[in-house]
Amino acid sequence: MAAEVYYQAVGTLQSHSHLNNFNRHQKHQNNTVRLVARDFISGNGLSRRSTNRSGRRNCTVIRSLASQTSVVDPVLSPSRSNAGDSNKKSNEAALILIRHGESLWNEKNLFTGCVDVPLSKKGIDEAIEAGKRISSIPVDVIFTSALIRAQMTAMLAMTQHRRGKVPIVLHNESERARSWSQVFSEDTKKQSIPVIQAWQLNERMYGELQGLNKQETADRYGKEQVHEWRRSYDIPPPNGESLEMCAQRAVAYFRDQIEPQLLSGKNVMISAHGNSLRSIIMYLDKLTSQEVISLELSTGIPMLYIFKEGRFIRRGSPIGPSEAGVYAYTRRLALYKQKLDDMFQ
Ligand SMILES: O=C(O)[C@@H](CO)OP(=O)(O)O
Repeated sequence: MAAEVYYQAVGTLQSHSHLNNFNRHQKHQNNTVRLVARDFISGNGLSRRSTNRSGRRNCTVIRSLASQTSVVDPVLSPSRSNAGDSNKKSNEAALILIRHGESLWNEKNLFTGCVDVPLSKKGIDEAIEAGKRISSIPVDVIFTSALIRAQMTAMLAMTQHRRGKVPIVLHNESERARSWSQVFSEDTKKQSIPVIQAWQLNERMYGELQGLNKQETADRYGKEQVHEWRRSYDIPPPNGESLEMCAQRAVAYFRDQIEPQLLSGKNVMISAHGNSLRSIIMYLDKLTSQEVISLELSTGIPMLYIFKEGRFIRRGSPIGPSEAGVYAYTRRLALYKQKLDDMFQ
């Protein structure tokens, strides 16, 4: 029954179609590209502050109880709809977003962007802890970025899942990779969760800031300038991506590849990065480009949405597998958990 920090999304998503920027980004991606994140706000992993014209920040975070059941109506039970394991059409699915655990460069306070750095010891613990928090929520398909810190986070989190399915990375990069990684047992497939890796979910490319210390960069170029590079919506860091550019590829991927999975009733987990997830949350919660500026995500904190009839409903961050409130969100989640409880009693 823990209280969830939950913010009110206002405004509508603006349309962003800067094709030139997108093409420029793709070029970066082909040449290299990988990325990272830093610790932000603790607790439920997400906060938002609004900034008024004079630049003063107003805290607009509101609180609501996780246990306040059902904005979402009850749906078909898992046994009837086969929820959590299903290919069947459904009008509801769970979506878990998770920013990777702390990386070795988060620990050193370095700009990381698309540099491919692994998790720190603390990040490994965070990923395991995150896994415990979502261990009774159904996951049918996992999307990660192409970067190791997001992949480690997803895999470590899934070691804690009570259902015990095995996450298996799909290799579609070549015909041979696809054919050599085939599974020839239907039963084994049913006990697996496909893991799809996509560069589009990578962290924003931080350009010439990658590898620089954040504090030293602020000392050198000024706090204001560095804040503008890090948090403005449409101003890129030198030779890097702005949040807007990152949003163009991350949101396009979400709409083209992930939404159809949710529409077909699949429960999805996305393990990605501070800025690629900020872009996706901007889309889900219809934040304006002004509102997203002050959206911050913590490392290793899972956030749950319910997708229902084409709408995304934010349900906060599950505290743990035994938290009653989370499973009261929808009847389907409650039944899924009940099934696990029965299986493992
Ligand atoms: O260094 C990075 O890649 C990101 C995330 O850690 O940093 P920032 O908080 O500046 O977006």
